This record gives sequence, C-alpha cells and structure tokens, in this order.
Amino acid sequence: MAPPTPSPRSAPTTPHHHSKATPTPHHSKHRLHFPSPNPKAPAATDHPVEVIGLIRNLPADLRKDEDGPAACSVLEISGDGRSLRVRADVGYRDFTLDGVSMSEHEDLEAFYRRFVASRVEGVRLGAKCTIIMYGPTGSGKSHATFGCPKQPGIVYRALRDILGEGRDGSDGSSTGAAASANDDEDGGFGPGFFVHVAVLEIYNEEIYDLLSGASIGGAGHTVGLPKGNSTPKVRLEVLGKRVKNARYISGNEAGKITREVAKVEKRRIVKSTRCNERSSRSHCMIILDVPSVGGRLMLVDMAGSENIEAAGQTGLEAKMQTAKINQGNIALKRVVESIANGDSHVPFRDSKLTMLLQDSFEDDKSKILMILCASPDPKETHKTISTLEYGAKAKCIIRVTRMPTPKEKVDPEESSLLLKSRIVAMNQVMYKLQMENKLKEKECDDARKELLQKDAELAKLGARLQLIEERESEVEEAEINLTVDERTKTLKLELMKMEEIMLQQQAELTMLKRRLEEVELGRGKAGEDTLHDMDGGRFMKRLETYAGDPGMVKSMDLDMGDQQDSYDVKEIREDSYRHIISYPKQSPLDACLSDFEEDADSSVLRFPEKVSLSTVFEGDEEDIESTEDEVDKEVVEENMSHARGIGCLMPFEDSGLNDDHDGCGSDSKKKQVGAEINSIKNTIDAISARRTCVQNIFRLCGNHRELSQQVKVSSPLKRGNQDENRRPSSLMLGEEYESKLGLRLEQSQLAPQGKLLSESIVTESAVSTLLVTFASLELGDEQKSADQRLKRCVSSEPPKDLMENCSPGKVDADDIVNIYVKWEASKEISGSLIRKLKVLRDSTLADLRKLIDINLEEDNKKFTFLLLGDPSGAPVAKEKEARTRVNELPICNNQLNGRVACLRPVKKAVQKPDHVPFGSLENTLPLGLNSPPSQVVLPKVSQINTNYVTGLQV
Ligand SMILES: Nc1ncnc2c1ncn2[C@@H]1O[C@H](COP(=O)(O)OP(=O)(O)OP(=O)(O)O)[C@@H](O)[C@H]1O
Repeated sequence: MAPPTPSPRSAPTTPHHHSKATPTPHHSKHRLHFPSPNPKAPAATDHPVEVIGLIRNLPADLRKDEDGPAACSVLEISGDGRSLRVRADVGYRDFTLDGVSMSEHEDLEAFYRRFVASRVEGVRLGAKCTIIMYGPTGSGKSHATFGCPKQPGIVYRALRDILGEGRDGSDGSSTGAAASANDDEDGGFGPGFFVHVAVLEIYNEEIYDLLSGASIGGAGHTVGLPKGNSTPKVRLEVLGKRVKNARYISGNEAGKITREVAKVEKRRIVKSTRCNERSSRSHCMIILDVPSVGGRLMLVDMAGSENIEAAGQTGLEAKMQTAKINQGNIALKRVVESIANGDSHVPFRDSKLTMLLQDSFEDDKSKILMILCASPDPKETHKTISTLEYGAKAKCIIRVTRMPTPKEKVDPEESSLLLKSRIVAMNQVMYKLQMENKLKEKECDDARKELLQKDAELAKLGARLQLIEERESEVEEAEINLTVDERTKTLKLELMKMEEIMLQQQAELTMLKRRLEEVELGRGKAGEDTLHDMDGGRFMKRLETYAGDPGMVKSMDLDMGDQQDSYDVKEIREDSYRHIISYPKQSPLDACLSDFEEDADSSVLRFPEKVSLSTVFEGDEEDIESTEDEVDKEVVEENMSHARGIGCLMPFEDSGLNDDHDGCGSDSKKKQVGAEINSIKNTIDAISARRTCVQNIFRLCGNHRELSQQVKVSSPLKRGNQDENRRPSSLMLGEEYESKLGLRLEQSQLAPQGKLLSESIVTESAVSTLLVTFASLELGDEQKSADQRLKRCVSSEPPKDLMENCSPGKVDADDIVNIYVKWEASKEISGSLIRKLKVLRDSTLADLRKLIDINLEEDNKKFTFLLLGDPSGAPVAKEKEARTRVNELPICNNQLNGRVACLRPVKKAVQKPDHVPFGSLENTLPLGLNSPPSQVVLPKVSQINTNYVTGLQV
C-alpha cells in the first residue's frame, strides 16, 4: 500500500469552492501582503493556484492488446473525487487535488465545463487567469489545449465562451476546425466583446511570435498579420514581464480567431519522440485579452517534462534541446516551490517562461489553474507521481488577501487596551520625568548652595587677603619708618660726632692760632724788628705757644715712638730737592728775599711741572733718550739758573759762583758760614728724633700746608700777579719754612752774598730740619740752645756741621741717582714718565716714596714699587721699602745714575656710606702742584688719621 499523499491543510474539495484556510507556516511576501495586526484574527487567504488532475485514457495500443490482457490504469480517483491514487506494484499514493478528471470518464467538454469554464467566465468579466498545462510528454497537454478535430481544446472553447459562440456547448467533440466551421455558420454572438489573441512560442529560451509571418486568412479581424506561411517566425524581446512588439489577432468572432490560432499552432516545433509521435519541443503561450473589461486569459502548453533518457533523445543537439525544454519546466517548478515555501526570492528570471508568468503569480486578481496531465500507463507511474507531487506543492501556494490597515480598521477593545497601556506608559514616563526633574532641582539647589558657600568663602578670603595686605603694608611701612629712624639717628650721631670733631679741631686750631700769635708777639718783642715785617714772626709765636701748651707736649709725647718716620726724614733730608737759596747781592735780607722770590718765580715760570720732576716720556727708547736728554738739559738749565740765583747741588768749588760774588767771598766768611751750616746740621741730627713732635705740631695746626697757606697770605714774598700755585713744592716749602721761621737772612749776618749764594746749599729738608730744630728747641730742653744755634745760623754764623754736611766735598755727583718715576701701564694709565727725581744712592724706596708723595695728588699717593721697573716685575711690600735701596731699581736707558721707579697704583675701594645723606667730605688739601691754595677742605671723616699721617710725610 502506497503512503498517503501529503495534502494541504485546507485543500478545496471542489475546484470552484474557495474555502478560507489557515495560514501556512510559510509566510512570504506573496502571501502576506497585509499582515493582520491581531494574530488571533483569522486571515483572509486565497489559493491562487488550483490544481486539477487530468488523466488521459490509455492509449489505444495499450487498451487493445491482442496478445494479452489489457493494461490496467495505475491511477484512480479516490475519496470525494479530488484525490488521485497512484497505484504501484507495492502500493499506491493518494494526491489530493482541486479536481481530477479522467478522460475515459469525462471528455474535454465536460472537463472544460467543470474546471475551466468558470475561469473563462471570470476573464470575460475582467478577471485574469492563467492555465498551465503541465505533465510529461505524451500525457495529453497539447491534446487538452488545442483538442482534436472532434473535440476543440480549451483555447477554442474559451474563445467561444468569451465571444459567445459556445453557448450550446453541446458539441464537445468538435475540434478546432469543426468549431471554426460552426462559428462560420453561427456568425458569432458576442458583439459586445472584442479580444486580442497572441500566440507565442518559447523555444530554446527564445520567444517567437507564431502569428508573425503566419499565413492567416478568413474573416477575422487581424492586425499586422502578413500573408503567406513561409515567413520565418519572429523572435521577440521580453520587456519586463511582457513581450515587446508581439502581434496579435483582434476580433470578436471566435470562429475566425480559432481558425487562425489553429493555423499558427501548427507552426510549433514538434518532433517525434519515443514517447510522443508529435512531441512538442517548445512551450506555447496563447494570450487572450479582453480589453473591454481588462480580462486576460493565458494558456500555456508546456513541453514535456521528461528526462532525456526517457525521451530517447540522442545526439548533442537533441540533448541540448531537451535540456532547454527542461529548463523552463524546472524554472517553473522552482518558482512554484519558492512561492509555496515562502521564500523571499522567487526565481522568475530563470527562464523566459517564468518571466512571462510572473504577473500571474504576483497579481492578486490573477488565478492560476494548473492542469496536471498524467497518463495512466503503468510505465509512466514515476512521471505521474512526480507531476502530482509538483501539483501538490503548487496547490500549497496561498495568497493572503488584502486586509484593512489599522487606520482603516481599528479594534475598539484593542484600541482601548492600547490606549490604556499607552496611558500607563505615559504616566510612568511622566512619573520618571517628574522624579528626574525633582532630582535635577535638588542638584540645582545643592549646586546653588555650594555656589553661595563658595562665594562666601571667596568673600572671606578676599577680606582676609585685603587684611593681610593692609597688615603687610603697615608692617612694611613701620619697618621702613623704623629703618629710616634708625638711619636718621645713626646719621645724626655721626653728624654730631663730626661736628664735635670739627668743633674740637676748630677749637684746637683757634687755640693754636692764638698761641702762635702769642709766640709771635713774644718773639717780636725779643727779636729783630725786621722779623716783625714778615709773617714768619707769627710762626715763631705759634711755636712758642705750642711750647707752652702742656697738651701739645702730651700729644707729642704720644708720637715719640715713631722713630721710623724720623729716620726716614733724616735719610731724605739731604737727598731730596736741593736748592740754593738766592739772596740779594746788595742788601742783606731784602736782596736775599728778592732773589729768592725771583728765583722762585723763575722756577715757577720755568718749571711749572718739572722743577724736580721731568715731563712725561713714553716707554720708547728714543723717547726715553730724548726725554733723558731733555731732562738733563733742563737739569743743566736748572743748575745754570740756580747758579745765577738759586743754584743746585753742586760742588762749591765747581760752581763757579764764588767768582760772581766779589767782596763776599772771603775765606773767613766762608768758614764762618760753613761752620754755621755744620752746626745746623749737627743740630738737625740731634733733633731728628724730635721730628715727630713737630709733626704733631703740624697736625694740631691742621697741617703744614694750612700753615704755609696762612703764612703765604701775609708773606711779603707774595707779590705781583704771579700764581704761586704753580711754584714747585720744594720752593714753596722753602719759602714757607722760611716764612715760618721768620728767617730773614741779612747780608751782614750771613756770609758774603756771593759765597752764600753759591755755597749755602739749603735743601728743603734742611729747611725743614731747621724748622724741626727750631721747634724742638722751643719745645724741649734743648730749645734754647737750638734757638741760639738757629739764631746763629740765621744771623751770621751758620752751623759748622751743617756747612760741613752741605759742603761740596761731601756730595759727590756719583752719589746722586736720577730716578725716573713712571706709572705702571694699564688700561687706565698709559705708563708714561711722571717726574725725575734726584736722590742719594743710599736712599731707600721709603725715602723715594716720601719724595713722590710730595709731588703726587692725594688720590694717587697709594702705590707700590715694582722692583724690576717692569709691569711684570714683583711689587715691593711697603714694609720692605725701608730696606730696599734705590740702586736696586732697574737701570734706565743704560745710565749708571738713572733708575726707573715704576709705580703700581693701589686701587682703594671707596665705599660711600649709603646711609649718609650728605656729600662726602673730600680731602682736597692742596697737596698737588695744581691745587688752588684757597681750597681748604677738611679731610674725610673716615680718613682723618690717614690723611694726617700722609700730610706729615713731607
Ligand atoms: N484524452 C485523450 N484522448 C485521446 N487521445 C489522447 C488523449 N490525450 C492524448 N491523446 C493522444 O495522445 C497523443 C499524445 O498526446 P499529446 O501530444 O497531447 O501529448 P503531449 O502531452 O502534448 O506530448 P508532448 O509533450 O510531447 O507534446 C496524441 O496523439 C493525442 O491525440
């Protein structure tokens, strides 16, 4: 027993009954165009494909088997007539279809009327129907489509039904030709209908127009049909789902159209096969349009779906042809299966046949009637089963009818529930939004509070900052005020101290002046009247005043230990500048002073810068030589000048000046003067130790310059408009000391003028020594004896020792060394020659320093000797200067008596006290040659002691 054939869930029992079926699990776009919003609601479905089984009768040869029993049909209708049972050797299979018709029981007319007429009627009314003849070769497809001479096929019957020619329908055995004849007789009855008929052939996947080129005649309304039958078929192109430029037969006469169609049907390619003597090798499609109502009927007679082996085709062309035929069949099978399975893709484009059938499957108004042709021959059982299986699947194709949209139809309950749910959802959303809003408001409040708190903190910080700034400003101001107060106090104290010092100095000066005046007055009474004419008398008084001042003695005693200075002075007293005091030839003292002044003036005129110091010379040898020559020349001139009035350190016997003083050069006088000089010299030696006391005197007096300045103001030596500031310091000193001493050497009291001028060699040191001696005599126990000796010296008898010391025989020219003083070359100083000095060979650098100090400005007095005289030479420590002799200095320009004293300035860091709001009190005492005598400035406070010491180095 064969297994039951699978049937659709709700297969229609009758071909005309369209029962509603539940949707199949296979949903495709072809079935679910408008899904129902409510799945519970029944869906309006439709079966677009009806499957009808058409079982031909057994071939005549099988029914009339003379040698054996007739073949038995393997097919039989079961059940309600819609199931077909296929019998096999081992069983059967039942296939439920929409209808089954067996030719042996029902002819074509009955079949048509039972299964097709209703469809055609629909087409006539405007429906669209596609009738597909499917089945293996020889199963009667063509026979059912076109009929036979006795029984017209479905095409002709449809034409008749549409055009009204087949109302009687009784002649079911009439063929196409017969029908055509009858039509001619009837003359047609469908004046209201008009049809277009096109006949196409699909062969080897090409579409041919069977009407094109066909010889069509008759009374039919034909369009574009050429006459003659020899014209080859025209191949058509497919444009979308339709063919392009297909010819058609138009008319309302069924007979005529039938005849024409019957003619062109003959043009189909047929071939005799083992299964079919006239097997169709192509698919034939007849399209009948009813344009007045829009109906369309498509009849498709498919080629046999046999396999190649079964078809008995041999050869490559035959196999290819069979393959092409099967391609259409297979494509249609796939389309049906895809639609039935609900696939998203339906392979309509796999073949030309399916392309033209696409509208039939997709159009909702289109119905498909699939007629499964089968043969009851037992040999064709497997084909029959295959065809039925295919039909059964096509029957499963359903199409969901259009359902109203939700807008068009809304279920009130559903709408209510939906609205309620929506309301609930909206309430929930609103509640959520409200909560979020509250949360946001809370956060906003917190942020606002935090912001306010931050603002408050910021305000506090600002206030605190302002307070701190105010406090800082107050503290700073207080500190500044305190500092200013402290500095003000300090400055006031310093100022007070300075004022006290100044007052004290002024008091001391006043006292000293008063003492000096008293001394001068005392001396004036006791001394010669001539001394009162000169300012030097006042100096005598001052010295006497000092001598009577116990405070002075006391202060002088404090400096008694400065033996080094006294030693130095002693060393240089005869080694420094040597000048011959010139005295007038005629009058004893006036002439002397006159000559002295003349000499001084001349010296000033001649030696503004180089009385004892030479002019600047460069380091070049030629310059040095020229400078040396110039210096020598000047020295000679100086000697010559001194020979005339003043003279220089020269041997007495060589001076030649003795001859110039006739009447004054007696031997007795000479001896007397020499003895006096010797005496003075001895006295100088004796009181050299008291020099410190004199220095203290000068210190108390301010300094010797001040005294000299005061003396010079009242000195008769100051005459005319000559600038005494230009005088050489040596001359000034000599003049000063002379004035201070009240030294008036009268001609009668001295040696003969000529002798004296030439032989009285009084150096500045000697004069200073005289002063020192005098002062010492005034101050010490030996004052009177010294005074007497000085009086003798200045009166008529010069000390013998002095004369001896100053004798020309004791000062040899070889003992004099010319010292060329120069600065060490540097960025600030060019290293040029400063002065030329003459010193004794035994002199030390300390002696030389004293001489240099006299001729240097105050600011340049700090220097260091360079022993080698070269800038690269080793500096000499100051404490070693007293032990270093000038001979150790380098020789200048190969001169045995020439030495170079190279000075390296000592840079002193002057720090001005920043807290002193006043200008510094500069010590601009006229130490230099160019300093104006009128400037009397107190020394710096911080350098008072130093300056005093420096001032005493003279
Ligand atoms: N119901 C029927 N009654 C009488 N003869 C029939 C019937 N069906 C088919 N035949 C005959 O069988 C032969 C084959 O039929 P037909 O050509 O229609 O087969 P087919 O399915 O079209 O084959 P193919 O696919 O090869 O064209 C024809 O000679 C035809 O006259």
